[in-house]
Parts: sequence; structure tokens; C-alpha cells
Amino acid sequence: MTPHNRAKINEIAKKVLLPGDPNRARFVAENFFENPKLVTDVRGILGYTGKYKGIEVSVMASGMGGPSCGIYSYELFTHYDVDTIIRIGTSGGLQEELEVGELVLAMSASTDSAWAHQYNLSGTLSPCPNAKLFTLALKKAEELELKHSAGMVFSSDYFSSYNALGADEWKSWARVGALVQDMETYALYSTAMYLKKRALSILTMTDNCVNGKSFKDEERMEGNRNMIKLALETIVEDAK
Ligand SMILES: O=P(O)(O)O[C@H]1O[C@H](CO)[C@@H](O)[C@H]1O
Ligand SMILES: O=c1cc[nH]c(=O)[nH]1
Repeated sequence: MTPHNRAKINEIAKKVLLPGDPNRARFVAENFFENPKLVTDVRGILGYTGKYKGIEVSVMASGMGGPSCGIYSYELFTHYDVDTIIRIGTSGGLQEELEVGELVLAMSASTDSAWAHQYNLSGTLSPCPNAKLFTLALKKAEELELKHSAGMVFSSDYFSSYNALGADEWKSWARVGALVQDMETYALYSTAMYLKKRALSILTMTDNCVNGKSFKDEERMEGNRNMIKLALETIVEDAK
């Protein structure tokens, strides 16, 4: 147990899916897992463990933002000895060609956050995913014919659709090639790299900042099925 997680050590699998939203964690458990068991609900952050195609997997919410994701992923990696975390998040599109529902595999993460200051580096940290997980996910996305892109993700402390920096804040990041904006990938990748663990972030593009196209409210949960399937199939491939 930790201050933020009531699961016993052996109640969390070594492979964890990490959405921001607790309801998405429940959706994964109820729709994709065999025999899901609720193992934590501290602060309403739901965590479940079950099986997918015979492999033990957990799904747990991270909450929103780098600091929240940083706490949960740090505890999973260190206290629960988790070896692999795959974030399954939503994101704001920064390139016009990205379609609503398209998947983005985060090849690297940039940020406006002070997250990496804790490492006391003399330069800029550019964290990336685990190469094997990234390669397996890319191959699987092609095999399953899921619409997807791979590239740099901008992880911000601010929500892409509105913040005090103004409606154009995302444009400079779009100009240097960021595909989408989320809030957690940078903290997750940094934490995994610092702890010598494995992470990957797969994002569904839900709201395109360029053309304003987005999921309808009733599509916001079901629209994540491809991302969830890809994350779970990547775990299956990784176990072979
Ligand atoms: O859907 P999740 O995984 O929460 O991810 C995105 O959605 C939230 C903002 O609406 C932020 O957490 C952002 O990163
Ligand atoms: O950062 C985010 C995440 C989801 N949707 C957005 O519009 N922005």
C-alpha cells in the first residue's frame, strides 16, 4: 500500500495500462478483462487487475497532469515493481491531417513543465518510449489496420482547448512538428527512464485544435476501443 494506492503488492500486475480517467479504467476492466477485480479506489482513482488473453494485466487511472501521473507511475514502478506502463490517453490534435479517433504513438515527448528540474540536469531532457514496446505497437497498429501516426507529443501543464496563454498557444508546438498535445506523457516517460523501467504512450486524437473537429460527447468512451486494443495486443506481443 502507498498513500495513494490501497492494493496489496501482489494485487497489481507487472504490466499496467494507465488512462487519465478513472471511468476509462473501469471501461477497460469491464469490456476487455477476464475476471477483473477492483484493487484500489483511493481518491476515486480506480485500479483493476484481470487477464487479457491469459496474461495478467492491471489498469489504473493516473488523474490529469504530469504531477499526478508522476506520482502514480513512480509508485507503480517502485512500490509494486511494475515493469511496463502503457498510457492510454486522449489528446488535442496539433496537425490538420489528424482525424478524430486516430491513434498517435508517442515517439518522444516535449514539455512546458518543470518536471525534469528534479533531475538536476545541465541541459534539456527529451524522454522517449521503450524502443521494443514502441516498435511492437507500431507493427501491431499496421497489422490491425488501425489509423495511426507516430511522432513527437507535446505534454503541457495546460489544457489545449483553453488556458490563459490564449487560443494560439499550441501553434508554436505545431510548427516544430508536435502531433498532439496531452498532459502526462513527458512525466511518464521521464519517470520510466529515470527508474530504468519501460513505458509507452498511445493517444487517441479526440479534439483537433486546427479544425475544431472532435468526438461527440457520446463517443468519448467507445472511441477509445482501438487504443485500448492496441495497448493490450502490444502487451501480448511483448510476452511472446
Ligand atoms: O484522457 P486523459 O488520459 O486524461 O488525457 C488527456 O485528457 C485530460 C484533459 O482533458 C488530460 O489528462 C489529457 O492529457
Ligand atoms: O490535452 C488535451 C487532451 C485531450 N483533449 C484535448 O483537447 N487536449
